[in-house]
Amino acid sequence: MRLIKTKDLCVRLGGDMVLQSVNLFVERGEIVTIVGPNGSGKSTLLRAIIGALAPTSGAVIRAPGLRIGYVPQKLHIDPTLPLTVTRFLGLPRRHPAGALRAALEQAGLPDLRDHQMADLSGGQFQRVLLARALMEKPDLLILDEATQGLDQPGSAAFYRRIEEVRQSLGCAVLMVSHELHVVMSASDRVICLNGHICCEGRPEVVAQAEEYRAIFGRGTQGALALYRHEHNHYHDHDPTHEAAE
Ligand SMILES: Nc1ncnc2c1ncn2[C@@H]1O[C@H](COP(=O)(O)OP(=O)(O)OP(=O)(O)O)[C@@H](O)[C@H]1O
Repeated sequence: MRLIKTKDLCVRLGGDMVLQSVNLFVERGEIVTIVGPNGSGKSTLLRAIIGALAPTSGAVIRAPGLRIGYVPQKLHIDPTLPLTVTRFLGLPRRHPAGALRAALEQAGLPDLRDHQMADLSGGQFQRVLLARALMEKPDLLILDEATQGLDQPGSAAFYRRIEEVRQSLGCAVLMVSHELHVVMSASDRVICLNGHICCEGRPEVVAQAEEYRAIFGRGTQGALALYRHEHNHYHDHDPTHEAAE
């Protein structure tokens, strides 16, 4: 069953067409990863999907009653602001203590309810954001580069937790990540975005994905080229086009 679908989604920001005719869908229980260079519209796409941004044209179609949990790329909380984990998790509405404990546990944290948000480590902070996204028992969990700033073991542990959450809640996951070496093995599908969808496919091991490297560069020693790449169009800016096709 499709939880969410975008239909010819276009978003213009500040005079630029940031997203052009994006058509994607997420099915119940699957993990879909969006990859793309900086500024390719990944966060914009997620913001349009959660309804924080209105499409310029096209549509986002959600299954009736769909519950979405969203973990943002960054959240700045002024360190001088006294804000406990309990109060943070109670925004915008309060939950019973048992539900808070359960969400923290699901996010892989001990009971940090009385801690100040400002005192948490980077990894703990991200997991509190995850706990908050899990509070409403989402059908679809959306993560926007949720491991930014975490070290490699921290981010690998975070993605393992996401996989566990997916299995225990049965939710689908739509995420943006640059850490393909970590996430590719856990993704059912990968969508490559560069203003439009360049290509998508399963994360099968393809050591020589020339098309992908033409967009993302060759500095990844193959770690980023882990999925089947199906180009059906030409990139004007793609100097290696002939070699890639
Ligand atoms: N509010 C805005 N007004 C004008 N332009 C914007 C606005 N928000 C984003 N943009 C522009 O839209 C483009 C896409 O931004 P977006 O944050 O979606 O990219 P991204 O793929 O998530 O990038 P990154 O990987 O760096 O996080 C960028 O060129 C950005 O400057």
